[in-house]
Amino acid sequence: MRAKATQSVAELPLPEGSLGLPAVGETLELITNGDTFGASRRERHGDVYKTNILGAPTVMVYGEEAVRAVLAAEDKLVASDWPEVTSTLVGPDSLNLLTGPRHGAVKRALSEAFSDKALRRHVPAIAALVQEYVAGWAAGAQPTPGFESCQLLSQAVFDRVVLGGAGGRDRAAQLQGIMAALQAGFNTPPVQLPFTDYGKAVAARQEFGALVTQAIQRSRQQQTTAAASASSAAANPSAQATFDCAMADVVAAAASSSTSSTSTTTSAATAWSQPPVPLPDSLLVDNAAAALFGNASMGPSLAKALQHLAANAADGGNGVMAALRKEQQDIMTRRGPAITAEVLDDMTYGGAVARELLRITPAVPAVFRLALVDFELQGRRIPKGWRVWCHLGDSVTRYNKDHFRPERWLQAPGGATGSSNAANGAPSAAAATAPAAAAQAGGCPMHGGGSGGGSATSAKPAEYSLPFGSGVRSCLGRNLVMSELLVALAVLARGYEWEAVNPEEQWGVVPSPAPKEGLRMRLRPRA
Ligand code: HEM
Repeated sequence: MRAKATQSVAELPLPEGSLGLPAVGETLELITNGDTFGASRRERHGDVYKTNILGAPTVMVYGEEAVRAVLAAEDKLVASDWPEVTSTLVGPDSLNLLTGPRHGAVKRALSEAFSDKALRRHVPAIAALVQEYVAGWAAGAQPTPGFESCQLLSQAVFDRVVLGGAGGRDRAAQLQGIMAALQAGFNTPPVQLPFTDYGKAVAARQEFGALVTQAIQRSRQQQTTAAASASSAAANPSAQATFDCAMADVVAAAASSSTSSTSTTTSAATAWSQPPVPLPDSLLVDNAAAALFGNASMGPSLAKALQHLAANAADGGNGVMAALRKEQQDIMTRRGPAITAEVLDDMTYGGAVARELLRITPAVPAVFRLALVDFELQGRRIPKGWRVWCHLGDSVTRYNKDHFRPERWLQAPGGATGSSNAANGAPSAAAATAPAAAAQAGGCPMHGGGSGGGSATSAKPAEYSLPFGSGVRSCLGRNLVMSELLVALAVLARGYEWEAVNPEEQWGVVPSPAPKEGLRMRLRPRA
């Protein structure tokens, strides 16, 4: 099935569903029943239905095939749909707002710094931070606020890997504060005064811009120093890279793209930026802000690890924690105690756990598009100007009623890891190599038949999970996400045990997925 615009589209019926009351539509129901709003309507109307929320007629889309079809039609039938304030609070040159060939060229230029290959060298630094933070949680007063702690940890890793900072607690708290102010700025009238939420968000964006500018300047200084000492570097290896982060890679690519028409350099950066696209500092700052927004999903994903591993730790449970520990023990026997990229490669079971963490209670339940023209989807007309919400997994209709079962990824043909633990998302090597059974079941390598399990040949409908989206706008940070999750799993499984204060704690969905009581945990080192 493909989403298509045809001459006969005008004759097609609109999707089923209700536009609700005049003006407010069904917004109040979304706010009051956010956890079940989508599930009840999908049950009644199927995978494509209409509603009217947040001031606009909207089509809700579920199912891997339909979601992929819509997202594959980016810039043709649909366009990314962001509020106007995005330009100020993220940036006019952020990937979120760029479209068409320019979006593609900028994304290509930035992608290398976030590739699996580039991130591998940061794994020991990520591991050091995760070890330091988790040890701090265990040593501190109990219970520890799990959700907040995971958010801070994710900011520390962002600081270290993306901006080249030390990932200290003050910096993590600063980034978390900036992020909270920015998010608040999206949910408020854009009145820019010092005491309004919007005014504070604009100030937070400026504060973040200053941090990124410092990182850019350090990257340049480093390049200059490295160039000056190039001749002595071989004799003195300590003169080589000290400021090592994604931003430094991007700054190198920017320098290379601005000189590539005249330069004969054969640096790796030149290869990344073909065709060359200008990467001015303002664009780098805007996209660091886009990355900071993306990173806001990382804390919740780490928090899910704390919650689901605690729930599955007890003897007689489904053995997730025991299997993780056994895998870590085997890896340590072979490779020793250090956590490196090779260790992450070896985490077949850990990879399945990471995928399951991304599947269950997705941190990004849906992505938003605007219909550019009238088009057809599953025999229905999607009118021009309507919003289109593409849901990123069946699990979005099962919040708090799902089952954590990493084994579903091991049962999937091709195993849990696909290509080096890269989670399924955009059309990817893992998805492309999934066998025919997977393709028939929806193309998703996770098709164990829903929450209860089943097998590749199960007659139950396939379940889909696209945590990183699909198509040209799929997540830039997916490799960082997978590395961070795997490192966290390794650190936790090797050295800690913990339990939730409220093992039944639920997650809320609106305005964004978060545990309702902050996920308090009692955590201690393993004997
Ligand atoms: C668990 C964590 C994360 C999840 C679930 C997630 C999910 C997503 C999804 C679903 C999209 C697609 C948005 C769309 O189609 O409109 C996306 C885009 C994006 N993500 Fe992530 N993300 C995560 C972490 C990160 C991190 C850590 C970074 C940065 C280092 C990042 C940077 C981005 C950027 C820049 C985009 C925009 C890409 C574009 O428009 O081309 N994300 N992410």
